[in-house]
Amino acid sequence: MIFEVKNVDCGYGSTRILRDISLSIESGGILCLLGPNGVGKTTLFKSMLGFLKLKAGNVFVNGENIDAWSIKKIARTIGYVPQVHTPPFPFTVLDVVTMGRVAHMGLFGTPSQKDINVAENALERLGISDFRDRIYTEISGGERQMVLIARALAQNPKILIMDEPTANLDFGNQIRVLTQIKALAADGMAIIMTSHFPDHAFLCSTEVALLKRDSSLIVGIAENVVTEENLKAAYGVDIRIIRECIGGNDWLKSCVPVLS
Ligand SMILES: Nc1ncnc2c1ncn2[C@@H]1O[C@H](COP(=O)(O)OP(=O)(O)OP(=O)(O)O)[C@@H](O)[C@H]1O
Repeated sequence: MIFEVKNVDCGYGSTRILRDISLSIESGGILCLLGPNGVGKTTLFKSMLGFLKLKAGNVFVNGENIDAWSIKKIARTIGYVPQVHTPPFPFTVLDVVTMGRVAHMGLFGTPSQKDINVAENALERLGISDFRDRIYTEISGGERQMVLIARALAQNPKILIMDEPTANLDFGNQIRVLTQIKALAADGMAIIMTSHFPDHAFLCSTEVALLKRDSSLIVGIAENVVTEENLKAAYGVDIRIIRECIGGNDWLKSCVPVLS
């Protein structure tokens, strides 16, 4: 499975937010999209998923242009974890996660026992089965984030697009989610995620795309993209990359801001 974004322009109305964006990810890969607030990461995601009409370029899955695909076919193939939202109705957590099965349901759109089992397994996998019967609108932002990730797992897509999956999460849950993301990729999923923490690129990405304000994109492995120079150019602040040898040729790397 290969997911490719080729020469895409996207934006709203007559405003182009991003121009000539190209990137790709294969099964087992994790592409971490970094960039400052308002640069266009969510806009790119919505455009890749067909929620926003592309202004130029194309999106391909295994060489097939998804422009002609039905919404159901897109949803069976590509999962999306949006930034946390509050739905208008007080569904239970299990209901919200079961909604991830919609693209797999039959003509009448009623969840089967299998759909419910898949949803329960997704909650279990993330260690949040205790929330099963809680009302989604009455749990915390971080808990909702975990539920949205469970919903995407229940959807069982081949490609998973995650918009700031660790936003709102405490330190432990951030690590749990990053560990899950690595496990999903190891199972063969292709994952694209955004993060406001360049360290996450060191922790779990196979590739990084750093988006700058001028729409230019630096793509490559974390080692080459997450550098002090590139972070300064993208975020306008001084950052040191600290390296710690953890044995043999294995290094831990971390970004530390230099406050003036
Ligand atoms: N519905 C909309 N209509 C018009 N402009 C929009 C709309 N949504 C977002 N924008 C603008 O598009 C630009 C990119 O926004 P976007 O949400 O894609 O950025 P982002 O990189 O995801 O930001 P953040 O890191 O803060 O989530 C911003 O200038 C934003 O104000």
